[in-house]
Amino acid sequence: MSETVISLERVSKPLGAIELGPIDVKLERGMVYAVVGPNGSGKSSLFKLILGLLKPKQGELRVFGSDPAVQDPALRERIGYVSESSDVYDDRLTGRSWARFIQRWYPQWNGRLFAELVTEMEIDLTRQLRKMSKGERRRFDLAIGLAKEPELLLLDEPSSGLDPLAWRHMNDRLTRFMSGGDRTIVMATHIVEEVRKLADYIIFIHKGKMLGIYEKDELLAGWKVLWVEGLLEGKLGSAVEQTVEGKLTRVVTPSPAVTERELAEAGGRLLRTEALGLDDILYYMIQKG
Ligand SMILES: Nc1ncnc2c1ncn2[C@@H]1O[C@H](COP(=O)(O)OP(=O)(O)OP(=O)(O)O)[C@@H](O)[C@H]1O
Repeated sequence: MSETVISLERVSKPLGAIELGPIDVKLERGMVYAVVGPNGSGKSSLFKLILGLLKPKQGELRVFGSDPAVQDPALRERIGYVSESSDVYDDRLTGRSWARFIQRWYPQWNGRLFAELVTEMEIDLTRQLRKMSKGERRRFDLAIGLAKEPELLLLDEPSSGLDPLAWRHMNDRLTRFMSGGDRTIVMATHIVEEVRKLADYIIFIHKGKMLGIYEKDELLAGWKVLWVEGLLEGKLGSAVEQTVEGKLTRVVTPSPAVTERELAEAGGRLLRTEALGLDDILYYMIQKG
């Protein structure tokens, strides 16, 4: 039976020019959720709410059934967070000193896994954190996040600063992290490949508003571009965009089966169908409101 790990009921929080929410959503154990949205749409702020670093103005937020704003250590040790910008209070510490310090707060710390990650991702633990390159620091933060073996892992732009090799290691490790079926990842990302490889669900957010939560395969299979011969008279009802490109008409649709029926009724000839990328899907969703 599915178990809710994070629940937001009518949660809202003013953020300067925009208001985050009201958001209603329940996230289940064993799933990977990708939070996708343009810059400034409120992804990091959503993480801060889940971590209890920000308090909702309204609504009820629960993580493992508790209010994260209470900052209960028993709740904190169940959650790992890899932020977008590294925020260790003393970055003159070496990687090794920081790892020694942090592991005291996480009873399920996996030293063997940490050592493997350090070797695999070529992290120099003798280096001060502030002297690590951006990529090395990112790899270090990810290694720390994974070695905590949290039940819930929050990743803010996990691939930012990673080269392709480190990115592959990270993806493999995150897949392994999820293999037991009892952990949950929520990650903010712009990277389509990352979503394709890892996510089960996609949460779209724009200007603080949640546009929806979608099962990944259904979403990616749903949105299509249909290339049609010649011009069409009038717009097909289910199309979100219909443009003429040379001798063809390009039709974007979230419901290809319906659009194909409409096209047949209009006497149009379908030449080919293409999948739509995540960025494009987000763009059209924002257009549709
Ligand atoms: N504590 C705060 N007080 C006021 N405004 C805030 C606060 N934190 C964030 N904001 C504003 O809220 C908006 C959302 O910011 P947030 O960092 O959550 O977005 P994001 O989706 O993570 O963006 P990015 O993709 O650029 O990282 C931005 O306009 C930001 O300036």
